[in-house]
Amino acid sequence: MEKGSSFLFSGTHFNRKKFAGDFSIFIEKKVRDESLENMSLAETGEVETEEVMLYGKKRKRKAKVSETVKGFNVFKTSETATELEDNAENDHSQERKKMNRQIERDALLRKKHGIHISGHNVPSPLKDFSELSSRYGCKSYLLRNLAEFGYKEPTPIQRQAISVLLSGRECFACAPTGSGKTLAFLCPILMKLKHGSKDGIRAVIICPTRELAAQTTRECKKLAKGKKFYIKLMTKELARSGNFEKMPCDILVSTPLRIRFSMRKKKLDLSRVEYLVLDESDKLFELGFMRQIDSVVKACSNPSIIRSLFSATLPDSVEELARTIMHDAVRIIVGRKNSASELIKQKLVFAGSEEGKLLALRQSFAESLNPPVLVFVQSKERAQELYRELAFDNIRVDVIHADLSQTQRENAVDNFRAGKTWVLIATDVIARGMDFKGINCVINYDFPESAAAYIHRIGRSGRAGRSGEAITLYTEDDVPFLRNIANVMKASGCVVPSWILELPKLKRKKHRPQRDSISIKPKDEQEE
Ligand SMILES: Nc1ncnc2c1ncn2[C@@H]1O[C@H](COP(=O)(O)OP(=O)(O)OP(=O)(O)O)[C@@H](O)[C@H]1O
Repeated sequence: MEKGSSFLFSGTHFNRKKFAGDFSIFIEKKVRDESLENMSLAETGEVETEEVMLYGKKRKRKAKVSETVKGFNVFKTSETATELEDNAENDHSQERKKMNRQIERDALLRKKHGIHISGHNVPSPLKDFSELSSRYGCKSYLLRNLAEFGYKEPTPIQRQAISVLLSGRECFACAPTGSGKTLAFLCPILMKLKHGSKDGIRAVIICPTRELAAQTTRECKKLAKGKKFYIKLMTKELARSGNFEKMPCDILVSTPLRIRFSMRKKKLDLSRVEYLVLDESDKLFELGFMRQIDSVVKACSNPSIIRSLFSATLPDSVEELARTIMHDAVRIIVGRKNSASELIKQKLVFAGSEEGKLLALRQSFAESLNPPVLVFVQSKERAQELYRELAFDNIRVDVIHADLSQTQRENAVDNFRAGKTWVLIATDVIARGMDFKGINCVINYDFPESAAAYIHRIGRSGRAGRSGEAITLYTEDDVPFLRNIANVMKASGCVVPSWILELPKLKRKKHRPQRDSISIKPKDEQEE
């Protein structure tokens, strides 16, 4: 394993001796459900061969028995019946032993990678990428592409979610930021879907922002290289005037708003959709998106559809809601639910006032600026204000928020990706899902509105096994909300002052205060 990839492939070494008690309970519980065992076993090529052999043996024995019965008397027949019973029992216990061994192997693999599952008949996690072909008949182009990306082994979420989806099961999955959830849902779609078809849209992926939808489309195309899949990003143009009846489209990636707009124009038939993915699902289940998501879910009326939900944060309320639309879904949690990546060094910095924050930021950039750096603020207005302040500081700075044109937004992302921009000032519009390679530091200039927002913002660094840093500035106004963030920090192994953890618990979770505008000019001058 490569050094530095500890987070992606993190897990604890399972001490069987120490946990022998717990482990035996687990095994007993699983053994009760024989259908589960069969399911798990059928998933692995290795055991499949064993089963075939078993059945082969059975058939052989049956043949012998019937030959014997033909030529001998009643006594012989009764002897053979006993033999038959014994053999059947033998076979059964052999089978059970093998099944138990497989369950044991699955449990160990899950434990090693911090995978927690609920649901019945959960398929075995992948041992490695080669199992994609040995167990599921994956085409060589896909394995070649994975190798080209340099992916040596599946990440924990990929190990479990891919096998679940390939077994035709629905799932809701929660795994840390930057842990490869995108591949976990793209891979099964590409493996199962008929490519280059004229049958209409058969997979829909919904992302909360245009930037994330564009990124996912690009990843999907890269992964599909070598096979003629029609993969479309729902652009404004396409939503307005695209005729999906005439245009071939296997996989459609869209934001909720654009897909809803296109559906309203009655040009979008989703009745053949076989896969529906809600990425950043907790965001999609928030009030602003709820109606669009509801209509998409309803329009995907194919009874054999496989729906999946992915996010790094999955509140209980979303899980409950998800259960109402899914059937027989598997729940997959990697590591601790709703936690930040352990590879990010997190710091809280008291800046006193709004003015203090600007001074602190300038000072920190003057002392050491290690690009790329992402700076989050709470509104479009504040993003523009901070941009104006830093634009003349001899730093290559840019800004991105929802009020910019599509081209401006795209340029901001592209320039940041290309290293032309050192510091990108952003609202939460790019806090979710965006995969910028190697962000060294995330600065929460404005305190995040919730623990979930914090986890996603800082998760833009410390991705794919790399380390990162996150600094959160706070003022007197933010102090009552510190505890929420401090709990996340503590859970991911950061040291937090005890006085913060002892702050009273707040009922109100969202924090978006009115703040003085960003400027070092005195207040009376600002108002002129
Ligand atoms: N098996 C793998 N081995 C190594 N790198 C991988 C593997 N799978 C994905 N990656 C890389 O990990 C990075 C993060 O992946 P991805 O964007 O899918 O994370 P995510 O879990 O969706 O994060 P977020 O919660 O922020 O959306 C990407 O750069 C991707 O190329």
